[in-house]
Amino acid sequence: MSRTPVSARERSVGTVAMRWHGGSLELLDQRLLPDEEHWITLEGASGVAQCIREMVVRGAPAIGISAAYGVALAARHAGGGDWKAEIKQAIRELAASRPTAVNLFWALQKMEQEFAGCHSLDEAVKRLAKVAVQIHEEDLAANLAMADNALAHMAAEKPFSVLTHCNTGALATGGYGTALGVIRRLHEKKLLKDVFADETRPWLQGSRLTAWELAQDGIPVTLNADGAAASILAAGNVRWVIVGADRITANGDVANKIGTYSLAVLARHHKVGFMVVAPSSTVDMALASGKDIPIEEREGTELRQIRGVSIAPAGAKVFNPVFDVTPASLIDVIVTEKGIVSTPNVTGMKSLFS
Ligand SMILES: CSC[C@H]1O[C@H](OP(=O)(O)O)[C@H](O)[C@@H]1O
Repeated sequence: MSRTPVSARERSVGTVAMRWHGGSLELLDQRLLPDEEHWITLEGASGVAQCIREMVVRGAPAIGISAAYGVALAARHAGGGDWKAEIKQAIRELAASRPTAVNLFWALQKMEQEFAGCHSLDEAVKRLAKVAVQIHEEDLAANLAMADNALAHMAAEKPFSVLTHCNTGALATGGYGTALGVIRRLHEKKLLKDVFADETRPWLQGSRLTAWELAQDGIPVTLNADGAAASILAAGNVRWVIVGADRITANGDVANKIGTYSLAVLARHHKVGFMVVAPSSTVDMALASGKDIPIEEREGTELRQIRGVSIAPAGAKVFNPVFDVTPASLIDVIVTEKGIVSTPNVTGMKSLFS
């Protein structure tokens, strides 16, 4: 996998996590941010699956979009023998990359449905590339619509402060962002006083990615330790906690980055609004509740080291679930591009997703 430095001009069009070139996909290596901006060029599904697994690209929608491009690359570079078997294998490899974000499986299902209608390799190359681009473009459009829906719901007239967790911006999506898209829109409308960004241990999506994205856009951001969120909410300066999601079940339970559940408990205790912002590709109506969501556990080195520097004994036992489940009862509103679900429950979810 080669690396191409990003040019100043390309960066000027706004933060993006990926660039599609038809025969190749470039991914911004998010493991190296904020210090280095390097792009990795992929020409096959195996490389894309590895980049998802190793979090070169991460974020529920971005994972789904990248996987869709991975399937399109599998067709584009198929050997011409049993091309159908090659594409099916590509889908299997991509599906095995990470378990929690349902966007991955939603995108692969759309690609599989399109593939089923292809009767020649040439047709598959054209149709799969078209659907992958469509998935990308629809995600960006969804983010812009969610920002509108969230601001309409908040109906704010004066600037206020928010707190967010992990990274839910352009780096995690097809562009603009989910929760961070709402924050971008609040800033655009001059309704944003400050953004408290949890550093989000152990992978540091907040300090490395969210603080970087907001600085790129000149949006005020205050980085805080995860453990400081309680005192920040207790001080009464935050009106909303706004987060993303990796999977939302039929009753409104939400899987999101580890630490989200404790934020929801704190928000309810301190009477601060708790908003989840996610496109409908994150909704999994096939699962009745959050207890059914597969929670990814990652390597212990993610807690024992930072960039190869030990911060714990080499043999320390580690428990590293990278998502948790927030019950619907602690969520004030779920914002999607199709509309909002206030005090989410089965009935409310069915009203939008039946
Ligand atoms: C809009 S991104 C959704 C979600 O994805 C992140 O997880 P990860 O960085 O491990 O892929 C985080 O949970 C975000 O809230």
